[in-house]
Amino acid sequence: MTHNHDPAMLAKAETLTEALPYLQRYAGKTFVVKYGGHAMGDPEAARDFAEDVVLLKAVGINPVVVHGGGPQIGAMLKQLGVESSFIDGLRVTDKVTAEVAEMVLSGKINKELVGWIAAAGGKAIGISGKDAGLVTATKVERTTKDPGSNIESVVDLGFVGEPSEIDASILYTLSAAGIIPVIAPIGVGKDGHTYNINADTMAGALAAAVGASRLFLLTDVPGVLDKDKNLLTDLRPADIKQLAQDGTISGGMIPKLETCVHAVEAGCEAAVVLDGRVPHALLLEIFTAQGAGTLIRV
Ligand SMILES: Nc1ncnc2c1ncn2[C@@H]1O[C@H](COP(=O)(O)OP(=O)(O)O)[C@@H](O)[C@H]1O
Ligand SMILES: CC(=O)N[C@@H](CCC(=O)OP(=O)(O)O)C(=O)O
Repeated sequence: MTHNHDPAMLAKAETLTEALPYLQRYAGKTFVVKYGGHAMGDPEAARDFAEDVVLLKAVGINPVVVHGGGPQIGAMLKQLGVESSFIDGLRVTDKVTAEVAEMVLSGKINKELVGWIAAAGGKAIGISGKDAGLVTATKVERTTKDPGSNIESVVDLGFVGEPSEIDASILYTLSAAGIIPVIAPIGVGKDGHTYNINADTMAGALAAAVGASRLFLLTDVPGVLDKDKNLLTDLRPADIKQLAQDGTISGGMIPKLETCVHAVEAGCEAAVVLDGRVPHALLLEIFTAQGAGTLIRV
């Protein structure tokens, strides 16, 4: 009998044994994974992402996928000649913009992701917050103060919503049936209107509602960077407050980290901001010792 001491083969076996403690620790847990519109740029990345999600399900983890699509909504609005603007990272959403956002998110991106998961050998069902009463949205209220004055004025963002009630039963039903839920960040109000919800906010609210042990936010940067562009690997809520105050974080990173803080304060063990453009970033983060990206915990 011959023994195989081929170093390449041994390295493969080591990768698998390195994953063993994580496989044991995470079996049966729920992970909410948010796939940002910037991260899903190329089809190769989407294919890798879908494979990772299917692998999680295959090893007994319950992934719940929430996707974004900001750049894709922007491109469609441009094609249609509709102007778009953002306030505090949120898209001002009139009636036409809400219709386009729902078409792109629920119609295009959601089904594309479901298709990639099917191609990777998994079963997914694509829904939005509207389905089975998953997310009831209420209108986001924002106020601003004019520079140099203390007078607050109301900013009308239109049909921008935030989740106010969540009935997660459909997610448990799907997960228990071996199906991966893929969720578009759209909700319906008690008024019957369609609301456009920031995808990070949606993912954080769902992570809290299902008692997820991990929230992963896949974006287009290696994680949270300091002023010298070095990766910050570990952050606590107090550090994030400081980074926001001293201007280290700005733009879309502010709502993203607010979401992480809410999720960990609601009982999620950890939230991770990581680079969705890196092939198999999710697997490397979950199943290897070095991890990737920025880990946020209380
Ligand atoms: N300190 C920081 N570290 C990393 N990214 C930052 C930081 N401050 C601001 N950003 C910005 O946040 C962006 C990620 O947020 P966003 O554009 O909303 O991503 P997504 O579409 O994936 O949700 C990055 O592309 C970067 O431009
Ligand atoms: C209210 C609001 O801003 N909604 C977002 C929803 C999509 C999203 O959040 O996508 P990303 O994660 O790719 O940025 C929008 O219209 O762009």
